[in-house]
Amino acid sequence: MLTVRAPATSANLGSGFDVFGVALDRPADVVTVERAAETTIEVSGAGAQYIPEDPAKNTAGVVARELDAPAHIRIDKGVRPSSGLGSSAASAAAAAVALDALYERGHTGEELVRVAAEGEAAVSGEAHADNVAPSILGGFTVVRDDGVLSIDADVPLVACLPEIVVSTRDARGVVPRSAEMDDVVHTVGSAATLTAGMQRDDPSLVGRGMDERVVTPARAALIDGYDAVCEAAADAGATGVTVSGAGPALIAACYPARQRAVASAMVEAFADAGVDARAYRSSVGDGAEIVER
Ligand SMILES: Nc1ncnc2c1ncn2[C@@H]1O[C@H](COP(=O)(O)OP(=O)(O)OP(=O)(O)O)[C@@H](O)[C@H]1O
Ligand SMILES: N[C@@H](CCO)C(=O)O
Repeated sequence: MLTVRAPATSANLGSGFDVFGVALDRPADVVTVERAAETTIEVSGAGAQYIPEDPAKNTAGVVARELDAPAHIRIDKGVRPSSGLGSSAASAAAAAVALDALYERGHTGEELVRVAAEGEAAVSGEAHADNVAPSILGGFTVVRDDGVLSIDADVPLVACLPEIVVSTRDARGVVPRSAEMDDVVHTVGSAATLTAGMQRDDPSLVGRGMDERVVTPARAALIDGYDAVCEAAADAGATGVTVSGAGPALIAACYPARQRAVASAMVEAFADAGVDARAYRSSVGDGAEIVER
């Protein structure tokens, strides 16, 4: 028997749609695996009632199939589904790391990212790896078709999760199919700025690099209170705010001394818009780890 904790993640960070991701300190999924003749799944914790226990429909079950590593899998959800905080990815990441260790397969982290991305494909229709990469490798990650890059970074973040549900499938449906060249140039500038900010542990550059004009506005329209929450966060000292993953969570960057104020301002602004929310104060965190053997 073996237990792995895999963290929530924030993908895109505005300018890095389907490319950037970052591991958060918390929340996290905790997955326990035991060898078995065939895979079975039990789910408890946040939003468990919305998560299928059929292995073919659960990201962790798909990972077990991909690794040919049948197991009884217990998932304790810390990351609520359809959150924008990589809920389905956290289970896939934890299962990939746990089953690899349980069956002593010795895959590299990058290989496990590809396996876990197949779990994501089962629920969202596409094998995007921008959540599973940071959940497995930790840090700030850049995912391309030809590989994954992970950078250790130390930048304070606030993830604010409202009590709204937005499925990744729906949020991908509103992404424009094309973009103006001006907007593409702006996005490249922001992405480069954000990457430099992560490399230099510079919250100001990271925040400025979150600015993006194509995907973010389309998705912001699905989140009640979005503009007011961004404004409140900025007034409280956030250097940048954007949609986390496919939403509805928002992610903000800030200097350490402003983190508490930014978190409170975001929760209060959501409350003013009639939406309950909770904020997670985080840094750029570590990837999945074995917590018990
Ligand atoms: N182990 C799992 N954990 C969470 N959701 C799962 C799992 N397996 C399957 N699902 C399904 O995946 C969907 C949630 O995934 P979705 O990608 O919409 O949310 P998310 O992972 O929180 O968001 P994002 O990818 O934007 O950060 C739900 O339909 C849920 O039932
Ligand atoms: N890059 C993905 C992350 C959500 O899983 C998206 O924004 O749709």
